[in-house]
Amino acid sequence: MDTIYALATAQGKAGVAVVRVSGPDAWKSALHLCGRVPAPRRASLCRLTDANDHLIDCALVLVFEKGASFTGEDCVEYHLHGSRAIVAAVLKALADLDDFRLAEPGEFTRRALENGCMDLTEVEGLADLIDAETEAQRRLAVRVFEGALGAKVARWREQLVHAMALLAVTIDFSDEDVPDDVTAEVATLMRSVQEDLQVELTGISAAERVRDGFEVAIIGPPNIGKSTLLNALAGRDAALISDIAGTTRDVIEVRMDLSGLPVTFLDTAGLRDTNDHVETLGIARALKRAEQADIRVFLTDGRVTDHFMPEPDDIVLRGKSDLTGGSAGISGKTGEGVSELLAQITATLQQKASQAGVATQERHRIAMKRANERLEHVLMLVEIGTEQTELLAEDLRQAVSALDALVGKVDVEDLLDSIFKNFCLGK
Ligand SMILES: Nc1nc2c(ncn2[C@@H]2O[C@H](COP(=O)(O)OP(=O)(O)OP(=O)(O)O)[C@@H](O)[C@H]2O)c(=O)[nH]1
Repeated sequence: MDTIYALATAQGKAGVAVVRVSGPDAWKSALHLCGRVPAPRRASLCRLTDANDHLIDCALVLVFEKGASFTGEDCVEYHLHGSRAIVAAVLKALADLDDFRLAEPGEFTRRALENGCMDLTEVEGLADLIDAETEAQRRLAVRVFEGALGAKVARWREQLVHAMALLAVTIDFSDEDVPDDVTAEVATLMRSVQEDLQVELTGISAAERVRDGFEVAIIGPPNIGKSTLLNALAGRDAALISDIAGTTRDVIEVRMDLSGLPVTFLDTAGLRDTNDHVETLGIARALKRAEQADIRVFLTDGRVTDHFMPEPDDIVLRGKSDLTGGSAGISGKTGEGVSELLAQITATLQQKASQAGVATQERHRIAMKRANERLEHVLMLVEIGTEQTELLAEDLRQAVSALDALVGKVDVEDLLDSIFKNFCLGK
């Protein structure tokens, strides 16, 4: 097994740069660079020297023992002064050691997974945590990272295994005095797991939105002030404004952080019937994106339109309220109604985000659905009063294997490459 190393902090000049080393010979690197292996788990100030005994840097060195480190292997962290030259010199010194090589992206975490220090959901949580840009994303990711989904899966799995044990007794003793009929108890266990699974399954869409961002589409007839409103929301000139109807033809996106929620506002082509081919394409695209958005803000001039039917969370406002007056209006030009609109959107999205559980990915959805289907099948068999307990046991085995795949115990080899390729170097 190679010993791997990499810069764990971002490239470039900084106050501190951390180089991480993990693997069987990790401590040997300390011997070469510091002339000694400092006591584990203690921050030690060391003089780092190269092969010719020239001073590279004075650094804080942290040594971790196998079994008590992030990767599960012997590890050393060098907290260097963050200059490019120091980092380059330390990496070179490490490269010169036998059986040392630069880590692949995500390789430290991969070793942590392989050594059982993390399960697959925690790995995904860690990736999301590092990617988190807003407070809501951080909160969601940190829960997954600390093992909240893994813990839930362990509870479900325990109940399924208990049900399997009950059935096993029935099967093993089928020729003898069978204990009481266990199917009722099995069904109760199944229902309880199923209820939990349903809650998590429902929450995945919300969790995905928190991860990937919500979308709010601004729609309405041409020239009503959509682009002006987008610019007012963004606080900059993101969209082109003119008094020529049909100015916006493609969807313009502005990403914002609304009280910790990642939100993309979409400015869309004005909705009208037109003979202009390009504008018609723009309108079709506008309608499609608006349909997929979480909220549509419809600016109206008071006329009824057959282009749009509001849904419960949608917001309908009269545009250019400074000219038209009256209530339920907004003006991107004067700013009237803009903060109220933002408050309403934030409240609606916060409500949606609150439905997020700890399952956050399409992969989780697929595994949980598979488990759920097997449980439904068990309940169906129990309902019709089957005496073939082997069938029930087989369903349960498959449900357990779906849950095992969820936390990465089985069937994951091909998955790992795709998960780890998104990691940064040094993680
Ligand atoms: N008085 C007033 N004028 C506005 C307001 N909002 C926009 N305008 C003006 O109305 C014209 C059209 O504004 P846009 O923001 O480009 O309208 P739009 O709905 O994006 O137009 P399309 O791209 O054609 O769909 C411009 O001349 C703006 O300056 C407003 O709130 N009050």
